[in-house]
Amino acid sequence: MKLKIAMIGVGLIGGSLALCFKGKPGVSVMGYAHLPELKDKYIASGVVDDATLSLEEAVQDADFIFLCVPVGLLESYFQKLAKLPLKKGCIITDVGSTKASIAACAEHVRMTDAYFIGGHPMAGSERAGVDAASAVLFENAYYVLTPSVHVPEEAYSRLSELLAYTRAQIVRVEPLLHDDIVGAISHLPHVIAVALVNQVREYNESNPLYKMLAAGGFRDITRIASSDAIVWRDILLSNREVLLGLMKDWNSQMSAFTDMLEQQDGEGIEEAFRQAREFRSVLPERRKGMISSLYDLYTDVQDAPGMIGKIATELGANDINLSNLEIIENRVDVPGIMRLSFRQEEDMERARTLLASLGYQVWV
Ligand SMILES: NC(=O)C1=CN([C@@H]2O[C@H](COP(=O)(O)OP(=O)(O)OC[C@H]3O[C@@H](n4cnc5c(N)ncnc54)[C@H](O)[C@@H]3O)[C@@H](O)[C@H]2O)C=CC1
Ligand SMILES: O=C(O)C(=O)Cc1ccc(O)cc1
Repeated sequence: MKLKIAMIGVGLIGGSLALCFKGKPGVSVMGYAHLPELKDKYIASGVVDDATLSLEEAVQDADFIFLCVPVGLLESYFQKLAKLPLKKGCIITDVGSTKASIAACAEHVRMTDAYFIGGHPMAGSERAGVDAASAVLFENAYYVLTPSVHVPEEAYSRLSELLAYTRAQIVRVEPLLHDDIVGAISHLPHVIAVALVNQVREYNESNPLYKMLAAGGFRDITRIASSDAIVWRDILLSNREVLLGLMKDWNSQMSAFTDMLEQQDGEGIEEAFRQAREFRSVLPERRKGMISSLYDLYTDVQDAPGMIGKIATELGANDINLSNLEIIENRVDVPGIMRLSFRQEEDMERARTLLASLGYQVWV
């Protein structure tokens, strides 16, 4: 008997999970698409074994159902599943970035044949859609599970065993605590990044030098401001109470800096930087996950259109996993710079050696 996994929503996260499961012994992955063009796309992109426009068909006889849609849609899908015939013992899980609201919903909607275990793979990127899916997205990341007391250990173990295919590390956390912590380390930083980019965007309207000079550090700390608008609207609204508290604390942090500047308190500024550096230095090093960075490699490009294909082909032919590729034309003295981003340091190093051996000038 095949193990059937239904993916409801096959975007960055659903597609990446599907890639982790597809092709494993005895496993079949079925994608549910809410639009006809997406059904064809899911099949064509090869992340699922099959896809359907019928939710009922998608979940029929499924052993696992993964809800991988924006957080604002979770509750309605949960309600729909409660009305459909499900396989006895079926496990429903989600990947939403907030956990308290879906846990509360699962408490109210009791299912007879299925168990719900909330989940949150704490890895991702600013990209969206099935084209951004990757089989290695969750490697070494944490994967939070939030089972309620009603979930038998046997069901929790079954889900944990399946998730071993992601090579993520499972951690069990209470939903409310999850939302407090992830609010501070992920949701608030996204708000700050977006606000900062928009602040500079407004300055840029009166002087385009802002945009021209905004390379390096500004780009790095605002990468997450490019995240999907719908996904993030839902996350912020779902974690609204927590975020309102966090923003108060953020405003206090900003006020403290304002005071130090007004009073020309150099010692205070030094101390703030020292404390931040000390805490940052004990953060897990280069672990993939929230606000993880990419490994970037740069090369000069003389003839961008031809070069892009050539470089990407060379990397592909050598099995080097490229995560992103971009032409940055912010230098006046050269035609352009190509930024190649990798999720794995090893891929970046291999690309560096390969491109250098092919005569490209490369630097990190
Ligand atoms: N983006 C990230 O880095 C991470 C996101 N998450 C969570 O994962 C979930 C999915 O996010 P992503 O994969 O990033 O977004 P995405 O935009 O890449 O994927 C969302 C998927 O849901 C589908 N969808 C949209 N409306 C739908 C509807 N009405 N019915 C059925 N499917 C619908 C889309 O077609 C797409 O396939 C969200 O709940 C998010 O909070 C969790 C960890 C990381
Ligand atoms: O791109 C990044 O660094 C992220 O922070 C990705 C991310 C987004 C949402 C999540 O719930 C978890 C991870």
